[in-house]
Amino acid sequence: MPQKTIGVGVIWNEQGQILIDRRLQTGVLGGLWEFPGGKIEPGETVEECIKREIWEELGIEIEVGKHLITIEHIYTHLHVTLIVHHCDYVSGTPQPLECDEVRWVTLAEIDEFPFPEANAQIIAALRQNV
Ligand SMILES: Nc1nc2c([nH]c(=O)n2[C@H]2C[C@H](O)[C@@H](COP(=O)(O)OP(=O)(O)OP(=O)(O)O)O2)c(=O)[nH]1
Ligand SMILES: [Mg+2]
Repeated sequence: MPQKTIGVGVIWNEQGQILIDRRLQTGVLGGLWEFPGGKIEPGETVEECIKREIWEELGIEIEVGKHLITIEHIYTHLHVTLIVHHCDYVSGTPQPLECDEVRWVTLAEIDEFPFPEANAQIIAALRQNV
């Protein structure tokens, strides 16, 4: 089974909201919501990966902060390692450059959005730490 290591950002704004994006309908886990991020490239730190992915996917500047949690999850087709960091929004308007939709949501609202299975642990960690 293939394995992917993914840098993931939980991006906070000054109103205490978190940025989530909706994956394209086509492909794996299509139409589900996620925290922005992507595959760590060779020679890159996780912080560099998260900053780059968020610029590429959403066109915004962020500052990567402290580590929240690392999750190992096995889907039917894939083993993923999600390395999740808190991030602070800095500038720019989030644009759905590589996804269907982007939204700022509160932690109280987040259960209304369907996420991949692995994200339950991220959301639980957020609830414990905030
Ligand atoms: N970015 C992100 N990925 C997540 C989350 N939850 C979760 O299970 N994943 C999984 C889905 C994907 O298999 C993988 C993210 O990889 P990716 O965005 O680089 O790749 P992808 O599947 O969209 O496709 P590709 O770029 O390899 O073609 O991690 C999440 O909250 N954010
Ligand atoms: Mg991605």
